[in-house]
Amino acid sequence: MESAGALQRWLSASGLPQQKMAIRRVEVGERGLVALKNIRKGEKLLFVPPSLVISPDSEWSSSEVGNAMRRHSVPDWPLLATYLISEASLSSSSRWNSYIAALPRQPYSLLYWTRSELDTFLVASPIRKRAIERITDVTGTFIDLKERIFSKHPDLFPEEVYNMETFRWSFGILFSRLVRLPSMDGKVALVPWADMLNHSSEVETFLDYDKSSQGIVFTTDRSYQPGEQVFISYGKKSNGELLLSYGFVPKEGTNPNDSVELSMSVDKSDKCYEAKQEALKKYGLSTSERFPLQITGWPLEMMAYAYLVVSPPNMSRCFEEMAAAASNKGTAKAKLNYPELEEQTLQFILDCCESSISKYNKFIEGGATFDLIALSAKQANRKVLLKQLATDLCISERRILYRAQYILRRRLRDMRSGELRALTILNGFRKLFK
Ligand SMILES: C[S@@+](CC[C@H](N)C(=O)[O-])C[C@H]1O[C@@H](n2cnc3c(N)ncnc32)[C@H](O)[C@@H]1O
Repeated sequence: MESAGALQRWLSASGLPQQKMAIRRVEVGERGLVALKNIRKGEKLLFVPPSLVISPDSEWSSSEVGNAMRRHSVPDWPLLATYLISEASLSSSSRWNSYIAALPRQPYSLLYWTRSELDTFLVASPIRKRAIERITDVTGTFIDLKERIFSKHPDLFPEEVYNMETFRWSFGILFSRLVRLPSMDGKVALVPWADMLNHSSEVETFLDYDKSSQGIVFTTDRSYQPGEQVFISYGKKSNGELLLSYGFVPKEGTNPNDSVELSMSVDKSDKCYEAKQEALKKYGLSTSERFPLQITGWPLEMMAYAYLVVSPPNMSRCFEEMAAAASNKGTAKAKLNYPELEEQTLQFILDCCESSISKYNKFIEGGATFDLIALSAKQANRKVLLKQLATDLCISERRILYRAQYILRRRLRDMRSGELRALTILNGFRKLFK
């Protein structure tokens, strides 16, 4: 909070207009922006001038380092990650000193979870795989920069400053604070002050450049009273994606954009494995895919993929259209109708859901124990916090799977009782004719 006060003073002195909000300690998100006055719905707030924004075009305090980076035409994200480290290493000689001093030292995100923590706490969740992919990407990006640029100019990029640890920090900051500005053709930027706003799934407003006031603004979509925390939306993200990039999980049932990925695959022992693989490949898919389930249902693409998985050899003429529909490239979605496969397909999706639910149950109802006695107080606190975050995530993901399970079971029951009725009637006719 102390560094946040210094940030507020520096921003005012550097041209940030007077604000209707101030940085405060808050219940949701630790620090946040709180209304100082009544704020109406539809009001524009912030007006952060472009001179106070960090973007890929920002001037480097060390021009030599900036020139070396420009010569190698580095993409936006690694460029900004290097920029942050370079400016942070210059302390008070950097114009961003007050901003950087107020940034979290360890941004909350899955980038900071060790492989064993991911394996222990997120064993049931598909977000574990996404976190591992992201950590691998960040590590790969650092190694690439090191080989191509840093190692060629050790005087400009000393290893004590530019290393995996500092890159993990700067990427953590980017994942949790970088915004894309739609009115500037999607330009990415760090917007000091605006990045003190926390996320709420109950609002839809987001940061953007406003041509008329020539500043970064957002327009409130609800009113606020003095003392209330003001929120924006970080986008339509699932709880897993929020944990991945921002390190928090919203309260159960409050995120209308929540979803969980369901894995399904073509069985290797399937007589048509090769034909199905070929059809899928043609549309950019593989024999193992993940589809997002929401509390409101599942995508048509998933249904098409499941049809393909259960299809018998005599339906091989339909493999291509199923694969096309599963890839969202199909033109004939409305025709996705295979009554002869319906029951088996729903049963297959139900089996996938139930196998996933049992993994969640195992974790939530017992798994992931750790020996608190063997840990220091700090380590023990960390484990307890991570386990709580993982449990919150798993409960919200399992809730979506439970809903799908309920719908699938009901549909299958109706279908089977319908079939049974039809069979009874048929048997009745048979008896009559006998
Ligand atoms: C853009 S920053 C917002 C300012 C941040 N609270 C701070 O103190 O620097 C994003 C970070 O704020 C926190 N955050 C944002 N929205 C949150 C929420 N709804 N619940 C819990 N934490 C939240 C997370 O730690 C996230 O990584």
